[in-house]
Amino acid sequence: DAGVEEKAEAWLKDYNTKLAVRSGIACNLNWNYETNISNANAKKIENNQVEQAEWNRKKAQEAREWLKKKTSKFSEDTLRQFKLITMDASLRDDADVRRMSYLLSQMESIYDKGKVCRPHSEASCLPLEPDLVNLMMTSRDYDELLWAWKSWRDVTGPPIRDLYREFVVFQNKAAKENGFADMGEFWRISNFEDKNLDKIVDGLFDQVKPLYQQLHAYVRRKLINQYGEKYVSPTGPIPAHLLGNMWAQQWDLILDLLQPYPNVPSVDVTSALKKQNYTVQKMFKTAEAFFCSLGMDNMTKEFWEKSMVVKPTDGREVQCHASAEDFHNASDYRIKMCTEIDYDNLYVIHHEMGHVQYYMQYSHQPDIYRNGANAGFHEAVGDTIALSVATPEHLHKLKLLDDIGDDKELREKQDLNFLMKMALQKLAFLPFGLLIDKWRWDVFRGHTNASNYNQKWWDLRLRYQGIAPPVPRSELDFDPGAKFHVPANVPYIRYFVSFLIQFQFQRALCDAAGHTGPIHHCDIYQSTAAGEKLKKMLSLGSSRPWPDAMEVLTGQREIDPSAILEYFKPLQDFLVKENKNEIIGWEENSEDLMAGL
Ligand SMILES: CC(=O)N[C@@H](CC(=O)O)C(=O)NC[C@H](CC1(C(=O)N[C@@H](Cc2ccc(O)cc2)C(=O)O)CCCC1)C(=O)O
Ligand SMILES: [Zn+2]
Repeated sequence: DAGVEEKAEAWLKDYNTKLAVRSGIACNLNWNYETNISNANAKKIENNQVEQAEWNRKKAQEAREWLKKKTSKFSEDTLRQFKLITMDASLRDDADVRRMSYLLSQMESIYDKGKVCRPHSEASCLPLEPDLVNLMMTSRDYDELLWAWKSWRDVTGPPIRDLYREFVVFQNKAAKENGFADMGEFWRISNFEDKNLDKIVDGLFDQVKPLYQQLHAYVRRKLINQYGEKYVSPTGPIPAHLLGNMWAQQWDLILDLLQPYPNVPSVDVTSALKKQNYTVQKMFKTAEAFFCSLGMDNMTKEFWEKSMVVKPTDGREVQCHASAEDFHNASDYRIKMCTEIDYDNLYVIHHEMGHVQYYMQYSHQPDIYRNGANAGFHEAVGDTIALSVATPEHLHKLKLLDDIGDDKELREKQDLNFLMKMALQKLAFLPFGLLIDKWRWDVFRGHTNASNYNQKWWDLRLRYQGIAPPVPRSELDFDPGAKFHVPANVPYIRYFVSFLIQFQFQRALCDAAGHTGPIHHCDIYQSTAAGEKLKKMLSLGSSRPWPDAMEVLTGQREIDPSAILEYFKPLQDFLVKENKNEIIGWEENSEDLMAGL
């Protein structure tokens, strides 16, 4: 009948207006909890979630009704908005909403407040950030590293394990009440519009696996040099606590043990930051200046007023795990992080500010479209910019690195040191970025359950990462609980996707910036041409299926690992030569993996 399209558009306009207000309310309550962890603040979230769940379900049902009508009259855009609104997995019963909310806040609180105390001295109890993070990065003492690694898992594993088991029941109930097979399927559909994403990511990893195994063999050899064959087998997996990171997810923080040419002056930004008295504010302003040089936006007044960028000293318990928040009102954007003055934090600031740039670029969209084209896109924005910032060329522009001179021999060596640093951050991460949700998808499917949570976790850690626990593990432990995203219930495959597409994005932006030569030397700083191309893609939000957004930026319609492989080609040649006498790969079926190394 006449006007059905107009009525649909009016309904959507009203929906989006209300969704923006409701998103802002939810974000404020989350912010208040994360910056002042208390039961009272958790309760406020719980109460709001009860009301929000009911509204979500009602709107999803109305959207399904609209889609049953003669949709031939509806525009593509109207149909897409209704489709996205039906992607909801809210629980039906208030008591279930409350219980699931309680379980989540309890798990987060245990993780965020987690501290480990040195034996016989309750005084020095170390929180994860910055103390345990710094210990894992700086200690070269096998036993001290083991103490920190095991203690953190003792503090976060057993206490979270049973909460998580019950939490999963509610997660799957929520998915099934809304017609999804399980929560894993809902995550794949709502974050990537593709329930078969698990097949796609396996194929993508297969393309980068040979290069990862070369890096693994090289690192294993260097760790044998450092710790001896007593601790590190030349044919087996690497002990999980020796890689400079509490989860062995990135290995760049032990670069001093790993770089190809150690006595060539390397890219040590942290000491330069400290020598030049960088403040937290100056680190944020430096990141903002890069985005502005591309023609992107300044941070807003409210950003500077309301962000939490240092760990409070007034006794409040806060969630130090960095995050960016969009308050859905086109002016209030915030970053929360317990910033330290070092290179890794400078990188994180760019990552978080990348989220804020995306929020700002799509702020004109109807609220249902204020998301990344897919969840991996949102994670790739800041990282892509950081690929330019990390180059020796750019660090030299920032006066954070001395001039690298024009001695050809020296430049080659420094180039390999730089590529090794990037590989330890980006290549090393890929199997880890893949395995967290492979484990969780199987938990949601019921293939992994409370009787084998840890066995399945370490099977995946061995199979994909080639690392193993240094001490015996059992099902009384719950090692997935030691990684933020599991107790916080934040999906993770987005980072695996991001670590591939950010090189695709960088290749396209470098092309737009007129860069010639290898892309690992490309710095798009001050290229408004690159900025325009990036903004064009970002401004779409999730208004188009992600292949359309990928095409706008790169001309391609799929995730293409050739970009990361091209970036690291010089390093791959180096690694193959270095590894000529090494066994590539590791024993898969090490007898009883849980017995520890
Ligand atoms: C309201 C809300 O939830 N906002 C989202 C953003 C949004 O969705 O709008 C958000 O702020 N999420 C927090 C999360 C924080 C970090 C993270 O968790 N990183 C992963 C993976 C990784 C590891 C190394 C690396 O170089 C890059 C990524 C990890 O640390 O394992 C910690 C430091 C970096 C990013 C983030 O920013 O993604
Ligand atoms: Zn992120």
